Amino acid sequence: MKQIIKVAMPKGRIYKKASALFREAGIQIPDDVDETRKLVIPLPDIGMEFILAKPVDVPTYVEYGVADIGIVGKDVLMEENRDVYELLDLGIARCRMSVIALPDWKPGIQQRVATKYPNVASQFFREHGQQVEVIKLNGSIELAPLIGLADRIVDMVETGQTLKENGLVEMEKIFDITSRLVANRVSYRMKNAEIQAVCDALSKVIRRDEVKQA
Ligand SMILES: Nc1ncnc2c1ncn2[C@@H]1O[C@H](COP(=O)(O)OP(=O)(O)OP(=O)(O)O)[C@@H](O)[C@H]1O
Ligand SMILES: O=P(O)(O)OC[C@H]1O[C@H](OP(=O)(O)OP(=O)(O)O)[C@H](O)[C@@H]1O
Repeated sequence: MKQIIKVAMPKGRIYKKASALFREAGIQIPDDVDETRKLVIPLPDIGMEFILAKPVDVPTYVEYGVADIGIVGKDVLMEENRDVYELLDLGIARCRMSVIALPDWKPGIQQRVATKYPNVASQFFREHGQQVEVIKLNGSIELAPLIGLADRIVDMVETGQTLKENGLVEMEKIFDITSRLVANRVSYRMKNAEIQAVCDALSKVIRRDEVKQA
């Protein structure tokens, strides 16, 4: 008998792109799921149950096995470092993680870096032999250098519009980001046929050119 797959779906930006990809792959998510405020959504017709999660929490649900699979940005995977299987690069929600500063930034004795990604930032500066104090913020990271909280920031860049409007410059790219399909290690064995079928369907509609640039 086919088993139901529990899918941790991130709300927000990624949901729109991921749901479009699922539909393109023939996984018919009903339209009303896009608007619902419900958090657990049984979808027996497509053999799934959606868990609508905060993006940063997706790897946690998958590691603990309360979701069998999930969709999550590479940025979150790098930051959270959870024990999950990365099955597929979906090539969606493309952006990059970069070091950003004011145009006149120069290395000083006291260096402070603000970011939503303290683990990624600490590792990057450690590997580059730079001693910095990392300050965790939860959003509007570009504010930090503008009002003197930090000298630099580590944040996401997509179109570059936010940097432009705030007079900031991208100094160095740390890594490219796309969303990934991840699985719980036990679920991947116990529900292998079902998970593999989702993987195969999605693989067929992933834009390979987009994945290659990552
Ligand atoms: N321009 C962008 N800025 C931030 N994240 C982006 C961008 N483009 C794609 N992404 C991807 O989308 C994910 C963030 O999605 P979203 O903005 O919905 O979540 P969030 O910032 O965690 O949510 P919230 O604003 O509720 O805290 C990132 O983890 C990243 O992989
Ligand atoms: O290069 P761009 O296309 O301008 O996109 C990048 C911006 O988008 C994200 O912010 P978000 O909208 O998620 O708001 P937040 O700062 O509150 O997290 C990110 O943190 C950048 O600020």
